[in-house]
Amino acid sequence: MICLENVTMGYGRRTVLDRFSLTLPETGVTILRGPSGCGKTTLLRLLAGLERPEEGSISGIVLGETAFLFQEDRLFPWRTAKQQLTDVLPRQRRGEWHKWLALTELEGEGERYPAQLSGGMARRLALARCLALGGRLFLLDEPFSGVDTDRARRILMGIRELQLPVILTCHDQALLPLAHRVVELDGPPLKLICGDLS
Ligand SMILES: Nc1ncnc2c1ncn2[C@@H]1O[C@H](COP(=O)(O)OP(=O)(O)OP(=O)(O)O)[C@@H](O)[C@H]1O
Repeated sequence: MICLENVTMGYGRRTVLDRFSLTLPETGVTILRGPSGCGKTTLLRLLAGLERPEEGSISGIVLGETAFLFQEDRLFPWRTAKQQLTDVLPRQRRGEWHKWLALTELEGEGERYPAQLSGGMARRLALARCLALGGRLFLLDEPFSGVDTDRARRILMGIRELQLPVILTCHDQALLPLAHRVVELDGPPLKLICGDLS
């Protein structure tokens, strides 16, 4: 189980988490949901070890085995779609690049550079690269921004079928039925409306 206990954290004088607690299984698809600015990204960053709690503790996460998808794509402009994937795949799994492009419905786009992709296509490529990295847990910040709902649903179904453990933020209600659990949040400071699994 992933466990946050009484975590307090903020930026300067702004407190985003104030003795916040949450328990989640590390398996399946978890969607974090809540209004813009409530603290979802901050929560993901804490889980990824990109931020440290000022107080409280986080347990149940192996930091070296966690992959993080930032809200920005962070693609390399000088690498093709295929190269973005082969760059992160270990040698023995390098042939998998096609699998990740197929999952994100980018088959046939392997030779394109990021500037030749639409915003939603670039987002899907960033997601493909994050998943290709591998790991015990994938923390995905808005993986489907700019992606149409039908396509996002198919991709999320694919992630489920591969049994990848993901915690993602999203604003698209149509994706909620595909999650194993939905954590409803409000804030700041971050408040749990429902979804604690402790
Ligand atoms: N680097 C930062 N410096 C100062 N304040 C920040 C910083 N990052 C976030 N905040 C503030 O922390 C609060 C939570 O931000 P966060 O990005 O976690 O929200 P969010 O729920 O992910 O929002 P969105 O759905 O819009 O991405 C907001 O009030 C925001 O202004």
